[in-house]
Amino acid sequence: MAKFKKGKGAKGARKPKDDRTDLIEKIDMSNERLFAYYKAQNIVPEEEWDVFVDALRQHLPTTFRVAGSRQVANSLNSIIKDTHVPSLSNVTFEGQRIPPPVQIPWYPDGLAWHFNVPKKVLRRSPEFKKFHSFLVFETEVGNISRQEAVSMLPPLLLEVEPHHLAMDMCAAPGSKTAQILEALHAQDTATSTSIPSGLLLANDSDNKRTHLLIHQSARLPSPALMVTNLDASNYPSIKIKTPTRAGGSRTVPLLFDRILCDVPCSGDGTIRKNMGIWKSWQPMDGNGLHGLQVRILLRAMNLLKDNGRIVYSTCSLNPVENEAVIAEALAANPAFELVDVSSKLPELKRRPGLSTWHPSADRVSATTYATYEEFMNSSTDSTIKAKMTPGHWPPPNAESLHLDRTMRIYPHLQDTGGFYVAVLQKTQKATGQSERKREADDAEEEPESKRLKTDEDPQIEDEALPAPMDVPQDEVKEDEVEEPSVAEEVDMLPESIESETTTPAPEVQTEVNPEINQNRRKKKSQDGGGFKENPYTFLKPDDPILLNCIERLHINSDFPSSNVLVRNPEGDAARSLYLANDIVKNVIVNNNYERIRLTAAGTKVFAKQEAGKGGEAQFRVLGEGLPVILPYVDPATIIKGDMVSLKTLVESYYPLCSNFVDEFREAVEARPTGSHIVRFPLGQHDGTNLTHDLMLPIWKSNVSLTLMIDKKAKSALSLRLFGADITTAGKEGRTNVTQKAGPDESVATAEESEEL
Ligand SMILES: C[S@@+](CC[C@H](N)C(=O)[O-])C[C@H]1O[C@@H](n2cnc3c(N)ncnc32)[C@H](O)[C@@H]1O
Repeated sequence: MAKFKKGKGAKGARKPKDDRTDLIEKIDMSNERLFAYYKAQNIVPEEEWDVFVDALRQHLPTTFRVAGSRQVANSLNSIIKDTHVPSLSNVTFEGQRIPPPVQIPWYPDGLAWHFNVPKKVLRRSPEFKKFHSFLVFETEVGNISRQEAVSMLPPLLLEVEPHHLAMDMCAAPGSKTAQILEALHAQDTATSTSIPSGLLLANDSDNKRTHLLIHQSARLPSPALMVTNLDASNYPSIKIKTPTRAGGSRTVPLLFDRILCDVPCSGDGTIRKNMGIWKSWQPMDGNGLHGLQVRILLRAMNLLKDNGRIVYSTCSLNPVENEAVIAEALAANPAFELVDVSSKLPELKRRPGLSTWHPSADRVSATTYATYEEFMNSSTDSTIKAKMTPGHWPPPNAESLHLDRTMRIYPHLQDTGGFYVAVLQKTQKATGQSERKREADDAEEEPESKRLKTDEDPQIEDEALPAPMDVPQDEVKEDEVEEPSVAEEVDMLPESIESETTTPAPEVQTEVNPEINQNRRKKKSQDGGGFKENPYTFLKPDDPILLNCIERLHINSDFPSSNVLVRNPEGDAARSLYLANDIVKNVIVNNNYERIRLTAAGTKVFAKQEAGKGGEAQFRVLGEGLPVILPYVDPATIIKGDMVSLKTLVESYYPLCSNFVDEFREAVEARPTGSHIVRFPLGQHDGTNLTHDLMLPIWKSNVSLTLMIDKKAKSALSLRLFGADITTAGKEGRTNVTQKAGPDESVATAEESEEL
């Protein structure tokens, strides 16, 4: 077995480009079962094999995406292009020229970047150190998303528009959710958030991870976002009310225009980052996940509108988790076809999906089987036999399914991870054909014991004829829409993997197979199905606290006051006020929040602020809520700021009003204590260039002012505007630039866990 060693590598291996040699040297980057399995699948031509394996052994470059609304992203991208890249273009370190970051050629508008710089350079080169601080702070505030390049693909191919009802079935930790949100918010400006008519329902079955998802998506506050915590393969029907022509309303199931199924997978495409996979990989990993992957995709198909689109993706190279899932779902749903996306993202190098593959179910040798029958006749292991289904193999009509329209991304094509994406469209050709009949037909074709679980799922059968929301349809009576019990989280851990948990952990266990590790964690951390979140309650538009916020901030009558909600059953405006759009409100008021395990909805706009001694508590606008309410605020009431005053506000926590330049001081002194908005106009001021107006919330107390954005946002702003972190925390060195971006890295998967 070849071992990777500095200077004398394994066959086909060469010295890694970075300084992770400490880890890389210890890892045996070889796994004969993996090599034999993928050779048998012919995933790359024979002459490319060595280059492919060599790429698997190289450290993955760092990639990131400039996130947020289009205008903000473009202006931050200009800072990278015009300031950082030039300053990083002539860096040499220990006699070697270090290449600057470059734009990923296929990503729209050049908003994604990659660079491959050893950590010691990031730590020690002053130019890269500065760039690194910039990246860390902008990541903290959500302007940059550290994301594997290939993981950026599915949302691009989903083609979400602001009016779409979209669902992200397996969403945590949320890097793709953020991209979908950005697409929903395509009409946002640099200073204000639009309220899209569409919806993003982001779901994950792991409760802990839904909170990570909520944290990530708070970086693009959206009244159109909801988060649920359910098993996607058994997702319940959500009810909404829709108007009738007669002027009344009726209840119909919520169906979607766009659904992302970024399903749990064995994750072998992340082997460049998760090197433990070298040791642990075996074919039953993928075999064990296939059933769940099919059930999630089938559920998505049932929740889709006619002409709607599903993107199915994995970070696995295994056809059993990819083409086999698509083939099985297409066989069950002839209303769907694969979309030819070969002309999309023309600069992306890709390979067509496979039409044939040879599953293996052997943990020791690497035998593969051309057909299910061949496997059943040769295997003597009844446990493994029970786990394999005909659906693991290519169907007889594989060629006619156009599986070549799906895309495989291999690490050696453009120095990325491995990935698989399929785009499916629900065509009109099958509209009117009974889905119930189709399900029955499929069931007849397959042996009883091998039927898909969804065939036995009464809830899905009841929805065999889903009613598209925008097409006139019969009213669905309240009691006709099933109320299943809260979905139990399925135990999708294949037994073969489960049994490994009792064996001693390998040296690099924490990096082994992200999904599988996560499932192991889940077994321990499940909360037994109990749902502990508080419900959302809408305030009456004449709620005195809401009216007070509206009056103090000079919000006009177009503001959707009836869409303001609080998070308690009493409807008590005690702490925070949220804003939801109409469709989110529709879902909340027409569904039992526990049944849909509603974990988050809308975006926080106002929060209670305790006043100083003797003062009365007031509600203030939040930094993240400001862009949402701004379109409704009387512009004449917004205070005009200047860069010298901004610098004062950034430099200290509570600068005295008397410390500000005259014009600004007079403007704030004329205001009552409480929450106010300041506009710093675009243009060149005192050596600082603002490419768009900057709107910030402040709090005025009797003698001082406070900039009401959090510490990290303040540091990021400071770096962006003044080229250094001049905040109190920054000067005291308390905002450590090497800290991790997420709040809870312990639940992060391979795709998201690496530090910048
Ligand atoms: C590949 S990760 C998703 C990554 C995410 N889309 C992103 O880009 O940040 C798969 C997710 O599926 C979740 N998951 C696993 N089984 C699930 C199920 N039955 N229903 C819903 N989510 C599930 C896992 O908790 C995990 O967060």
